[in-house]
Amino acid sequence: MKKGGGGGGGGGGEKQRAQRGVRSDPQREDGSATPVSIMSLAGKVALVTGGAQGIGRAAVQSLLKSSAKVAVVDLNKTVGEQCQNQLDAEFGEGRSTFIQCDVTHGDALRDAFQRTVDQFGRLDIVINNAGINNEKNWEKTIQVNLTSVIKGTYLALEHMSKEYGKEGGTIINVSSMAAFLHSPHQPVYTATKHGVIGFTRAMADAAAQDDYGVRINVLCPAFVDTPLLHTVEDEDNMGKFVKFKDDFKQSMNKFGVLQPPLIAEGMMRLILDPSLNGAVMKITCAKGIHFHTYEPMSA
Ligand SMILES: NC(=O)C1=CN([C@@H]2O[C@H](COP(=O)(O)OP(=O)(O)OC[C@H]3O[C@@H](n4cnc5c(N)ncnc54)[C@H](O)[C@@H]3O)[C@@H](O)[C@H]2O)C=CC1
Ligand SMILES: CC/C=C\C[C@H](O)/C=C/C=C\C=C\C=C\C(=O)[C@@H](O)C/C=C\CCC(=O)O
Repeated sequence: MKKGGGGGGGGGGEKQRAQRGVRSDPQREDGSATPVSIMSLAGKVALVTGGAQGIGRAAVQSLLKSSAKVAVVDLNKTVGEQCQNQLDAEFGEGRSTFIQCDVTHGDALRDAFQRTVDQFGRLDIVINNAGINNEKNWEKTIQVNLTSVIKGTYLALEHMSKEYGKEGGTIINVSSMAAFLHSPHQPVYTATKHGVIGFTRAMADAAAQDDYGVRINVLCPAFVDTPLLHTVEDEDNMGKFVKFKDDFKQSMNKFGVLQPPLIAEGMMRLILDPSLNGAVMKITCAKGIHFHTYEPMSA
């Protein structure tokens, strides 16, 4: 399996940014800009769903390295507690907290947000990352990958938006390159990832027009080397679509497999670049971190 994952890529020209609903990059008088990789999140608090492993875990690591405090919200108690122990050892106790929560349980998710604010005093960054790949229990896939992203976005706004008297913040919703390159083996997963893009772009427009003070962006990784990726082999996950697993594996070999830290780098760029709202970030082996541009709406 080809590994890859170049970095690089940026926001394109002014016209492209306009198409993406993105304001021009803020720059100093001399045209320089602070590299996002060294900007600090000291004093900021983040909440990451599905943060105990995979892409979410990499995002948690990057957030803590940037001096943020982080709530790791995850269904998996065992992995979550292991994650907490590792984070305490690396970053010191009190910098992060594991909250076991099934994001499909609305009251539990609301409680996880409140516990985060109660413990750390504020909320500035929310990454709706938790996701599954199950074409057998496809209703569950919709609940986790789309419904809970919508719920997580609305809960984030309750704690960050000026419409609720809060101080602002930023939200990242996690989609997938499956929304740009569909294939027969995961039709409902693909539908949820399309939905995350549409919902996020619409919410970003609402946030801008109604001055929420919150930037909302979507991230579309290609194949990433995590446990989720290997579920395509399982009939328990794929049902009758498991017959297409070889097509999927051919795509993986053709397009390459990314590593979670590069996805976390893309997330940090979305968090730290104040010009980005409504952006659709794509991360692939071929082009690294880059943005999707949409043709202007025509009558
Ligand atoms: N791995 C890949 O190739 C790609 C993944 N993505 C997306 O990235 C996100 C993260 O995926 P991975 O890190 O690869 O998966 P993963 O399976 O490694 O990690 C997902 C985490 O979410 C948690 N989770 C699952 N259901 C949950 C629920 N109901 N409530 C709370 N937590 C729950 C799991 O316990 C796990 O810790 C997902 O939205 C996925 O669709 C997007 C593109 C590519
Ligand atoms: C069980 C699997 C779970 C997650 C895997 C992931 O969510 C699905 C990814 C599906 C497709 C990935 C496509 C990757 C495409 C590329 O790497 C591009 O470089 C080339 C392909 C098309 C470009 C189209 C575009 O950029 O609009």
